[in-house]
Amino acid sequence: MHSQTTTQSEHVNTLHDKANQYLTHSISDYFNNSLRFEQFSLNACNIFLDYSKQNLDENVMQSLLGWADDMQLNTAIKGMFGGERINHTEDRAVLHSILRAPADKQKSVLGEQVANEIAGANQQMKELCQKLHKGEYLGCTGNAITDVVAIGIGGSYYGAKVAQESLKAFHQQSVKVHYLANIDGSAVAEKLALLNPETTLVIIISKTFSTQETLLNAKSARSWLASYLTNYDISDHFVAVSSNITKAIEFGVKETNILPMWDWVGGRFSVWSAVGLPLAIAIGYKNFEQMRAGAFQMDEHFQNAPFAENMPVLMALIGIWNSSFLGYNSLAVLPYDHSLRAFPGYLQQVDMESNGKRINHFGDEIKLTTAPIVFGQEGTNGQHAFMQLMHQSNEIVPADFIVSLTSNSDYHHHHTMLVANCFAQSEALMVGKTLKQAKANLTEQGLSANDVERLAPHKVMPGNSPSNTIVFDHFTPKRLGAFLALYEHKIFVQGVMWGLNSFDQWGVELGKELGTSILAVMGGESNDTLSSSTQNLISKYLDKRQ
Ligand SMILES: O=P(O)(O)OC[C@H]1O[C@](O)(CO)[C@@H](O)[C@@H]1O
Repeated sequence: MHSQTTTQSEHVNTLHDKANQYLTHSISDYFNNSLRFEQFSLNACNIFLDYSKQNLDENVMQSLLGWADDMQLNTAIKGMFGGERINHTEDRAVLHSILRAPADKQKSVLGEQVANEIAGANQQMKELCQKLHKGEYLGCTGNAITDVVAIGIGGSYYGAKVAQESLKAFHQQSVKVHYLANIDGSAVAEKLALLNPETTLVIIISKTFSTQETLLNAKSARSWLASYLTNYDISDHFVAVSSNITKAIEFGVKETNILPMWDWVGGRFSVWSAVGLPLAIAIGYKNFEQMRAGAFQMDEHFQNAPFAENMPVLMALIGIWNSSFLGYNSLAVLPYDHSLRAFPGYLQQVDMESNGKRINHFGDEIKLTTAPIVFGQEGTNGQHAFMQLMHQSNEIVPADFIVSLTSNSDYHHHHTMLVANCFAQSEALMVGKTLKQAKANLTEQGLSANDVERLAPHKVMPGNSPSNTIVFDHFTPKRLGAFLALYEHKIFVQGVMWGLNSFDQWGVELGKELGTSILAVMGGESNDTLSSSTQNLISKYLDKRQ
């Protein structure tokens, strides 16, 4: 399916030529066209995207869309949804989206047997949720489970965590769901101190059941349970979600308490599978299904809308224009919504673990800058931190402003101020402030001519920073599903355009391997392949180890 490399398209050369010219183009000037906002915005699945503050016009869009055709984006989309093994370095299909599709679609793509497995896993999730909510899931001392600790990391954690925070209004009161991802013992101690072992259920989520952090956290949770519940069979306090059933059983999880995962669901896209179990417990299985339905709606839009009106495709092309052509290598993700505060972290994994690569499908170096460095924080906190750099450094940082039009709280006047700040930031980043304006402001404030000259350069803001504004009414499970799928598909399209495999993560794997070797050295093994820096740091640690 990989017929050509990124740079073989003539549109790429055209885009490079255009970039030089657009770099000095004022974004504000696009608004001389009174229809700019109407022409550069769109609605899909109850999500509104305003991209009129991007540094591009119809001309650039046409070249980007032409390049998408050259890269056979349409075929690639069909390939992913049709179950082709597009993750070719691991020889796997990429089918997280099928988990949110109707059963007949699941059957036609995966066959009857796997479709039945999916239905079985859903049923298992549903029953577990209901049992917990009704207070019918009992711990070994006969008390009903009141707290769930989900232990997992990366994709086996972030999706559920971010969605749970976003959907606070839908939380079920009967069971509290907590998460444990970090390997740091302080995180474990903090979490377990809140819980009563008699009424706690531990859900171990690990596709491989071999991730160091998850296994160590799970073992510590098991010791904690065992130390309190001596003389009891604690196996009912464990549920696992994994594709490695053998290892989960070896750990001590009953086979009937294991929910499956499949190799065609990548970790960072796995919230739609049983990995979403803690989320389903937190918001109720019906709401979890609604979230899948929202994602399915976005899947349909993505597969059917013409590219010029296709939200994930447009967001992907805009991002590529910014990073690969204009040379803006970062992306600030700025949710002006407290419930989305974990979203920048989640997106860091989904985006950077997917497209943070430089080798194309043919094993050659990609001649374009690929994934941006994604960072961000909820507004307005970010304004009092890194946004100074966005206004006045010599970096241009494109941004995605994400804002809910309605408030999640009764403090409506807070919400008005929050939204005003969001709109003010995107405007200020685009418009900036010239030296002339800075001087005029200072003169108006009554400063002496000398002080005006001295201070004015410090008040100049170059402006011309591009941004998207993504707007929605407050989150429902359905809308959140569509929103998460929007970013998933954006990232997929970017991978196709750059000609890379978005679905492996060999860089992360190297870290895991070295982590294991260094742990062995700390346990007494010798390893002369390590640098003297690392050897000495290990010695320093061993000298202090308690
Ligand atoms: O579910 P597992 O196998 O524990 O892996 C956890 C995470 O580790 C990674 O492999 C690397 O971060 C992710 O892709 C995955 O989500």
